[in-house]
Amino acid sequence: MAKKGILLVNLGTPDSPSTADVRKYLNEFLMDGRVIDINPVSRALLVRGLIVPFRAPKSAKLYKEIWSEETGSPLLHYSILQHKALAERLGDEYQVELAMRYQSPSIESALERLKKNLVSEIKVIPLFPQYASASTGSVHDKVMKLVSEWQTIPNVTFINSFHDDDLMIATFAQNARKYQPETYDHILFSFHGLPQRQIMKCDHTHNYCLKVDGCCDTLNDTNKFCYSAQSYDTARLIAEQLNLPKEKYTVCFQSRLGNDPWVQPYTSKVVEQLAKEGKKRLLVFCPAFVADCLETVYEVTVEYGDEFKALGGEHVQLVESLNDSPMFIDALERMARGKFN
Ligand SMILES: C=CC1=C(C)c2cc3[nH]c(cc4nc(cc5[nH]c(cc1n2)c(C)c5CCC(=O)O)C(CCC(=O)O)=C4C)c(C)c3C=C
Ligand SMILES: [Fe+2]
Ligand SMILES: [Fe+2]
Repeated sequence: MAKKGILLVNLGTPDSPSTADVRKYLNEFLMDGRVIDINPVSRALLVRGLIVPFRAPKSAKLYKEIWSEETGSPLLHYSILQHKALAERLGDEYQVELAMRYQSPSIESALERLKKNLVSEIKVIPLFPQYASASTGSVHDKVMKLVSEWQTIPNVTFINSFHDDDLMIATFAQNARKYQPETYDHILFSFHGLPQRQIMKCDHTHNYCLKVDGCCDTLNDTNKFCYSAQSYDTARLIAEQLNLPKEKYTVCFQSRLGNDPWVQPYTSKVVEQLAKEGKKRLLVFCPAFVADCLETVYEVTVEYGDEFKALGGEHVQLVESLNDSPMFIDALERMARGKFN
């Protein structure tokens, strides 16, 4: 009998931490019109002429800090473990493939393997809990473009987001318990940032997101696809599991690129403010990432850690990501089998 195809897709990482490979990765990533969402000519001038030439050597240095001799990039390493664990769980009825939106393994090659085996259907699971056009949307876009060229198109379905998946939430809560969150002065939920422009573009009423006070406080029909509102929802659900009172935690956004306003508050500003208030120990969740990567291992632990200590703080503790935790594999298995919420 034909197998069912599952395609796991994460963002992607350079093939090596060399400046040349980081340049190649950044060029592919930032030339995506869903990531730098400006007209193509300005995007090419900005990305190829300004951002990449300056950023590639700097980012390469950071990638060298997190690169393991044995396992390479943490993002790819954990993605491979997730892929292997899910394939074992699902057994022979399924063909599970792993791809990266940028660089390797490519979505093209993963889809070709599914096509060659004549799978009866394909379920695409972008590994981003909260929906953003720049991440999930871009994966959907790429898969649809490629599959649309096939002579025979099987049933293709997409997971749009899993920001409130109870098993995903429980995994983050479980990972945090060993640090005894109640012993920390403050907790941060630091999500990957997005330009404010992209947050507003997902609001089809043009009147709500970032226009109404408290627009992200609850999820409703207008903001249900809003990355920021979904991020607040994820944070609230993890906080509930850990009985964290509202005043004990802050939702914030990291990894800003360029000079346009991004969704706020920025993590670095929050870290600065907390140090000024005399807080000494911070526990930081990064629930936009299903796997530890440059943005968690380096940006949070090293960059925000150093910033906090320079201002009088003592310790920044990262809660590790979902990685190959068996409970997160339970969540992926449930999505793959179609019993999702
Ligand atoms: C969680 C989902 C992600 C969204 C949404 C996202 C948007 C986004 N990112 C950039 C720019 C960069 N991001 C970089 C690294 C990076 N981003 C994500 C995830 C999301 N990005 C991950 C998982 C990673 C880590 C990859 C790894 O190899 O470990 C980088 C590269 C690193 C660096 O130079 O800082 C850039 C650049 C933009 C502009 C954007 C939305 C507009
Ligand atoms: Fe990013
Ligand atoms: Fe919003």
